[in-house]
Amino acid sequence: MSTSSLAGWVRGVFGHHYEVVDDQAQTWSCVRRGKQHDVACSDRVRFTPTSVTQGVIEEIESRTTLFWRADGKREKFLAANVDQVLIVSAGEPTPFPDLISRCLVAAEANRVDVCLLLNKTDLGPATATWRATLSHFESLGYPLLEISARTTADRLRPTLAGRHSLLVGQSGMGKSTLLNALIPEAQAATQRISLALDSGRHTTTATRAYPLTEGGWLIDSPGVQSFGLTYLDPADLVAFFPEFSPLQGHCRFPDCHHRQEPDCALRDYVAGHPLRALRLTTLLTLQQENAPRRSTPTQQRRRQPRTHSPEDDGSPD
Ligand SMILES: Nc1nc2c(ncn2[C@@H]2O[C@H](COP(=O)(O)OP(=O)(O)OP(=O)(O)O)[C@@H](O)[C@H]2O)c(=O)[nH]1
Ligand SMILES: [Zn+2]
Repeated sequence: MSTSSLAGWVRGVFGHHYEVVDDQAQTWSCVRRGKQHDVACSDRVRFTPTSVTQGVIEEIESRTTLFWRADGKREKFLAANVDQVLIVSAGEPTPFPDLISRCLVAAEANRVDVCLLLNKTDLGPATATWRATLSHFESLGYPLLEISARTTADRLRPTLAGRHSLLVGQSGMGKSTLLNALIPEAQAATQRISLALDSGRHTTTATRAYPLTEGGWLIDSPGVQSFGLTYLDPADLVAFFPEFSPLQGHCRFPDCHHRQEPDCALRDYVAGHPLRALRLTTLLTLQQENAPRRSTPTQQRRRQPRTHSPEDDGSPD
C-alpha cells in the first residue's frame, strides 16, 4: 500500500467509475485497481491519487452489510454499509409480490432492516388492492409506511434521520420522485453527472448516495425487474421466511420438498390463503433456481460475493 493513499467513501457508482469523497470533503473520480469490479456504493475505500482529481481504488475496508443480488454469474452490489432498505412499491405499474419477497429475503440474509413503502396512495382502487398484499407482508413483521411521493414524502423523514438507507424497487414505482422530493439537490446532481460523463447511459445505471439534512444518507439504485439470489444455499432459504421458519421439521418427511408430499406443514399453513401461498411459491422458486448444478461443494455453499465477472457491463439488469 502506497503511503500517499487516501481514505474516502464511495458516494456514486457509474458503471465501473466511482465517485469517492475523501475525509477533507474533496471529490475524486476513481477506477478500481486491476479488473476487479467489487466496489459498492457506500463502501469505505483507500485509493491512490493519479492526478489532482482522479485515483485508483486499492482496498475496500470491511463492510457492516452488503445488499446484493446475483443471477448465476452476474452479480449486482446495490449498496454496502446500509442500515435499512426501503422497498418502494405502488398499485401502478403492476407490482410483483415475488420481487418484494426476494428483496425481503436478501435483507434477511444480509441482516439489514427493511421498511416497505406503499407509494402513490393518491391513486384510488389500484392502491387498495396492493395495500392488501403489503399488509400481509406487514403482518410478518416488516414495517409498512404509506406515502405519496408527490405530496407526503416528508412522512418518511423520521424513518431516515441519521441512518444509511437504500431505496430499491421496480421501475416506475416512484423512487426518483421520492428522492427529488426529499433531496431537491438530487435532480441537479443527476444532471451534473450526466453532463460530466457525456452519456445518458450512465445515469440510468447509477447508484448514488445523497446526504440528508436530518443526518444520514439516502442511496438511490436503478429500478429492478428481477432479483436473483443464487448465492443462497437452498437448504438455508426457509430460515429467511419468518412465517415458514418455525414450521421447519414439522412436515411428515424430514426431507420434504413442500411440493407434493402428504402432511406438509408448509402446504397446510398456506392452504386457503392466497397471500401465504404466494410466499411459498417464491420460496419454492428460489429453491429450484438455487439447486446445486454441476459445481463443487465449495461453490455450492459459497455465500460471499466474488468480484463481478468481466462481462458485467454495469447495466441495471
Ligand atoms: N399519482 C402519483 N404518481 C406518482 C407518485 N410518485 C411517482 N409518481 C409517478 O410515477 C411515475 C414514475 O415515477 P419515477 O419516480 O420516475 O419512478 P422510479 O421508481 O424512479 O422509476 P425508475 O427510474 O424507472 O426506477 C412518474 O410519472 C411519477 O410522476 C405519487 O405519489 N403519486
Ligand atoms: Zn413440507
